[in-house]
Amino acid sequence: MSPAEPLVRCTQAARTFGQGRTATVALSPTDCVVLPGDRIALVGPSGSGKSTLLHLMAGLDDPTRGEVTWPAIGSRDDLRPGHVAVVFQGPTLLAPLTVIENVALPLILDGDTDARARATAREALGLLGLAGLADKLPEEISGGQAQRVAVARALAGRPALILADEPTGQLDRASGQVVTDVLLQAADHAGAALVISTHDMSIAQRFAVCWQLHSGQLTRTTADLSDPAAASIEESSWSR
Ligand SMILES: Nc1ncnc2c1ncn2[C@@H]1O[C@H](COP(=O)(O)OP(=O)(O)OP(=O)(O)O)[C@@H](O)[C@H]1O
Repeated sequence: MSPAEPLVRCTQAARTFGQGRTATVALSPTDCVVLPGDRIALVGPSGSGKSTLLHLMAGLDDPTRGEVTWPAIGSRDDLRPGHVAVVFQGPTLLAPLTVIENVALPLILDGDTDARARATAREALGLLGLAGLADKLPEEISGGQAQRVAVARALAGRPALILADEPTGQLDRASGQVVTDVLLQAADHAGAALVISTHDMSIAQRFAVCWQLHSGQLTRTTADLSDPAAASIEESSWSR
């Protein structure tokens, strides 16, 4: 993987759901890149296209126009847990599996031996202060802990890019800040780029760069979001 190249690049990437008069333009043609080490908050009202953009960048969905590429990684078929990891909103742990089995599963599916996957999973849980939960079932831990386990699962593969889709959406404000702390620290530790979508401006403010979506239109700001008047839109740097 070449560190100098973008991890993901959207080139006039657009996504429409449905056809004809009932079609919904979820994302208008969008140019953006994520570079190694980037810290990006993706904000916008409900239905503005945040999940759509993240799913395209994760290779979970295809654009209906334009293209999404992963120049530093390869083709979409090359995407592995060690490249791009996705953290979703809400409960995503598999109920019959213990915490450590949940974290180890993507590694095993990617070809790791059970023993190696467990060792890596234990390390990831330890990093997030969750070692004590390893043998618990998802029903035995809190929502905030489950979200941190989901972060551990995403990070266990040492991804170059973490895409987190409203990972704090179902948490109270304090737990949301803790999960954000964990994501930022874990991204630092792994040397990963992090893109997080959120409705919470107190979370968005902690990121160096903010992408704003309105009705599928992306703009990029870097100013202090607590002062909307000071927000500067840097159209010229969209495609970097
Ligand atoms: N599978 C789908 N089929 C039809 N329409 C969809 C589908 N997925 C998303 N949409 C529509 O696309 C638009 C963007 O949705 P998206 O989920 O990307 O928004 P969002 O900003 O992530 O919203 P939220 O903050 O509520 O999660 C919305 O109008 C939504 O209804």
